Amino acid sequence: MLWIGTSFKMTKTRAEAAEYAARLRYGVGENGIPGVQPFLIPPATAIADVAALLDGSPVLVGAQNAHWEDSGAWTGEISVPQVADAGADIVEIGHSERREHFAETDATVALKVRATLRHGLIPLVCCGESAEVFAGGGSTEHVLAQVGAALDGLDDTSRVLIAYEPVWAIGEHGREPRPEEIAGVHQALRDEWGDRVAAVLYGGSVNRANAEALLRVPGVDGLFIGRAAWDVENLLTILANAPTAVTT
Ligand SMILES: O=C[C@H](O)COP(=O)(O)O
Repeated sequence: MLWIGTSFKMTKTRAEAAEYAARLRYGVGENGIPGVQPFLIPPATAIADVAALLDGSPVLVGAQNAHWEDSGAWTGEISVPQVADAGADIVEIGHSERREHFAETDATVALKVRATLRHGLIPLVCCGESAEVFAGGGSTEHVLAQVGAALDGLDDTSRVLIAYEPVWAIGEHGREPRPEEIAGVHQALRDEWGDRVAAVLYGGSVNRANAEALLRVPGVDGLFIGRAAWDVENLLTILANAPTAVTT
């Protein structure tokens, strides 16, 4: 199964997210795309609207973050039961933007993975090295350490999604990777975790032009897309072309 989806990050109003979700539902169709699991991760304000619009469709809905405690005096936070109540199936954890700007650490990532699994949701665990680590040749070691910290000690990680998102490739300051630049980390993730997790996705400057080549990298089981997918037609094109990309 190829997992392909987007996070809106801090973009889109509720109305914009709803319009997007409705178009995505129509474009994906009620039976979906064979071999592809689409997902959409809106801002927290739009989870309930988007989940209602996609209810019964093949598209899964996620939250961009959730706290590890179920409830309590954690002003500004939202718990896993709360995002589940809003209709989320997936919880994104440890994105590099949260690690950089919101003090997310390997320890908090591990707590959030456990909370997500405890409540029956799907953790989407993000990992990825900085430009400095990449330049120094330490990418694989860094990423395996991050994933190990997030998942080691868990009996069952079969519902977990890993997203390898090199920091140097993400966002408007990132650059598109050449497939061979991400191949080593993906091979290592497949060797170490391939039998124990649901899928390993690639994310960072994915777009309509490079999606198929990135999907063909061994060890890539899907794509986690930011900017390019905020136009729903781009995501629909990438979803539609994905099955052929991996069979040709
Ligand atoms: O969550 C998605 C990733 O951070 C990738 O973002 P991007 O496709 O805009 O580089």
